[in-house]
Parts: sequence; C-alpha cells; structure tokens
Amino acid sequence: MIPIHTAQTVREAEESFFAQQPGVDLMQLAAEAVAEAASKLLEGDRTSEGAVLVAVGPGNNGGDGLYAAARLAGQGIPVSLWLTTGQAHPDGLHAAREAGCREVDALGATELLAQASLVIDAVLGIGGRPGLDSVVATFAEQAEALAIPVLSVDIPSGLDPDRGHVEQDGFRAARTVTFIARKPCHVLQPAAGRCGVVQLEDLDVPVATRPVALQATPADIARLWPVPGPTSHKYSRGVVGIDTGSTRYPGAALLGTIGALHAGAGMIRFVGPEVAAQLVRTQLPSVTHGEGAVQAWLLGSGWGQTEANRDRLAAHLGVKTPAVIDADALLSLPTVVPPNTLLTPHAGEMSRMLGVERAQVEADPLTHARETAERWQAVVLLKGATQYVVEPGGRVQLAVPGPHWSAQAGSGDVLAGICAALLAAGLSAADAALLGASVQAMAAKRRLGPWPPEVIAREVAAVVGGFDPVW
Ligand SMILES: NC(=O)C1=CN([C@@H]2O[C@H](COP(=O)(O)OP(=O)(O)OC[C@H]3O[C@@H](n4cnc5c(N)ncnc54)[C@H](O)[C@@H]3O)[C@@H](O)[C@H]2O)[C@@H](O)CC1
Ligand SMILES: [K+]
Repeated sequence: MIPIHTAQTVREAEESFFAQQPGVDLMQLAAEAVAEAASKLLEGDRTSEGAVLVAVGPGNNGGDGLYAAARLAGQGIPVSLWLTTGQAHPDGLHAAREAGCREVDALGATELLAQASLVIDAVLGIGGRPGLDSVVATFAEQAEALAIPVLSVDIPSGLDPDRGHVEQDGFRAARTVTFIARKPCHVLQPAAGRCGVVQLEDLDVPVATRPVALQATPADIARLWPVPGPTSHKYSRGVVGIDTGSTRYPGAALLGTIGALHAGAGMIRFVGPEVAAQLVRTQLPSVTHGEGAVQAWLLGSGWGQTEANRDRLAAHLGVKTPAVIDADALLSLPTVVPPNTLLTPHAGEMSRMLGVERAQVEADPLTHARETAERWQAVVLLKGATQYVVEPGGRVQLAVPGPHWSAQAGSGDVLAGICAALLAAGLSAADAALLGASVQAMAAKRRLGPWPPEVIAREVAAVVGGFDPVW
C-alpha cells in the first residue's frame, strides 16, 4: 500500500528532519532528481535554442527549478528561465545565472515555446494557493497545444496538493517529480490525470504521521485475495445470496451474478424476480434458485425506484448477514445497517443519500464519503474514476486505478457482484470493496477498450487465476 500524505504532513516531516539534520540541503537533492528526470525526457535532443524552458515561481518550488536549471546548463544544455512573478529564490537564481541560463519575459517564453524540447514547471508547489495567474495559465495551455513535454516539480502548478478537484486548466505534465511522499493530487482524479508519471523521491525524510489515504497496488490485491486451498469447498468459499433486478432492469441481475461468479463465489442462490431469474438461468447454469443459507447478500442493483424497496431491503437485512447494498436500495436504507455492510454509491447516489448536490460530492468526494460512512456506520465504496473505500472512523483506501473505459452502464452492477463474492468469502467489507474495485480495474486494463461490462467481468476470472500461488 502506498501512503498518501497531505502537504501539511510533508512540511512537518521536513521541519523535524531539518531540526535533526540541519546540514542536509533537501533543495539540492530535489533539484538533482529534477535535473536527472529532465535529462531523460530530453532524450538527446539538446541542440535547439531554448531546449529547456523553466517557468519559475517565487518560492521554494521555483528554487528547485532554478537549481535544476543550473545543473542542466552545467551539462551544456541551453536553458531559459522565465520568472513568472519577477521574483525568485535568490540563491537559486544566482546559481542558474552563474551556470549560463538566460532569462526571458512572458512574451519571450511564449515565443520560445515553439522551439522548446521541454518545459520545467516550477511555478508553484505545495505552498501555492490553488489556481494560476492568467498569463501562466495561457502559457500552460499553449505548451499542451504544442505538445511540448512538461516536467512538473512536486505538483503540476496550480493544483491543490490535497485534493483531486481541478479548479481551472493548467499544466498537464508528462512526468511529475515529487518529494518525501505522494500527495492526494497525485492519485485522486481528475488531478492525477494532470500529473503524468509520478516519480517519488523520498529524500530519505521519514514521515511519522498517519497517512491521509493508502493507495492499493496490484501486488497488494494479489496478496490479500482469498485463493481457495486444499480443504476448500463451495460452502467454505462462500455462498452469495442475490436479490437484484426487476421487470424493468433484469440485466442488472445478470451482470451482478456474472460478477460474483467470476470473482470466485463458491455458490450463488438467486432469489430475484422471475424475469431476472429466467435470464440468469439461461446464461449461468451453476447458479441455484430459491432461498437457503448465505454468507453475504447482494441487494439493490436494478431494483428501480419503487415504494417496495424499503420492505425488500428489510427482508434481507433483518438476519444480520453481511451485505452489499447497491444502487436504488441505497435510498431506502434503515438508520442502522448490519455490521459488515458495504454501501456502493456513485457520486449521484451519494448526493441523494446525503441530500446535497452531485457537484458538491464531485468537488469534495472524500469529505462526503466520510460523512456517509459515519452516518450509517458502514463501509462506503464511492465509485468513479477514483474509487474510495472509506470506513467509519475515517480510514481511507484507494483501489487500483483502471482505464476510463469502465465509465459505462453495468460496470457498477458487476462490481457489486464481485464485492459480494468477497464478502461471502469472509473478507471484511473494506477488504471486499478494495479488492473488488481493484480487480475490476485490473481486468479492464487487460481488456483495454470499450468492452461491455460482462466481458470485463469474465476477464476478472483470468486476473484472479493469476493470484493462485500453486499454479
Ligand atoms: N517541503 C518539502 O518537503 C520540500 C520542499 N521543496 C520544495 O518547496 C516547495 C514548497 O515551497 P514554498 O513553501 O516556498 O511554496 P511554493 O514555492 O509552492 O509557493 C509559495 C510562493 O508562491 C506564492 N504564491 C502562492 N500561491 C500563489 C498563486 N496562486 N499565484 C502566485 N503566487 C502564489 C507565495 O506567496 C509564495 O511566495 C515544494 O513544493 C517543493 O518544490 C523541496 O525543495 C524539497 C523538500
Ligand atoms: K510545480
């Protein structure tokens, strides 16, 4: 799991490091890493005038950029500096001038762009207020329009380091070299999409504070997956009870059942409406029909918004079996849900659950996911380009990210089914959510393109097969 830290936490780590080791110059270490990354991006194209154009802001982020500029100029690479506010880190500026960097103004920077091989974005880092001055914003847009690679120092300037929300257009980096720890903007969409490849340089500065979130990696998912052993049987692997679908939406029932089956459910009992049951029967012969003991319920997908939802939900929740509650059922929740319940809303559903606008959830998903988890004392999987697993008490985990092709009808139905299979296998709701969302993303990555959700669901089985240590 990759720890994600806020700008404040990173600052505190830096301060206590300085207190203990005052002789270490972190800015030089940062600049060295930036210069090395720049050299790699240049790929030998160092001849054109203004090969590297460094946009320099007034603070230490600009300082990193200036010392990196000095290093590159020292290697004989032509480097131009644009001091975006006219102010700059004094020692860094001195070093860059000494090394032979030349200075341009805003107009000169724009003119040079067409010939530049690389832009280093050292305007603002973790000390910046979100947003860019309009001249810098225009420059960033032009760099993107001309497809000039951008190397961002610490964060693409103008982003809020602690959020995934993007206020305005700005730099779109090919690579971001960040320091000490990854910040939320590096992993939360849509901001993460502006960072390009994120390269972490920890500078040997330890961070003692609890991370704000943990980002899962494919290796974490493989390690945590409940692979069956020699004593496993269908009941021990977990029986999933599925009550999903309606006359209007029978397909949702089939998709969730396909999801559960391909994620390794030991057995499935389908108890949804007959129209959905018929569909499942013809497509999935291993699914059984009718009531019986189950280890987890899958509820809500494709119910439609009807008065009957509250009773349909209550009929299953009464027995305190763990449950995945999805889609329309999320709007009929009782005030208390059984332990190990997983709620799987997207932003629109979460906004209705909380009685706020969808835009508010999208602008600050984490706060709203936390509020949802606290209100129902249940684990929440907030679906979207970034998939947040939030527990009551505040622990936040982020699923392995996947391609944006998955933003399609039916993905959520499949995902709920995958999570239900994991819940039935005995995982906690948080692990079921993290593994479920991650494995679907990993499957979508293997099947890149606009494949329908049931195809991605079948690919899940292939991904899970790779987790088996025996074969
Ligand atoms: N804290 C750390 O761990 C380390 C920090 N380093 C660098 O230092 C950076 C942080 O430096 P600073 O704290 O000086 O902050 P920044 O360099 O990010 O920006 C602060 C400066 O920009 C001005 N400013 C803020 N928002 C603005 C806006 N929207 N438009 C125009 N000007 C604005 C402020 O008045 C201030 O002068 C990091 O991002 C990183 O690049 C590295 O040198 C190494 C380690
Ligand atoms: K920057």
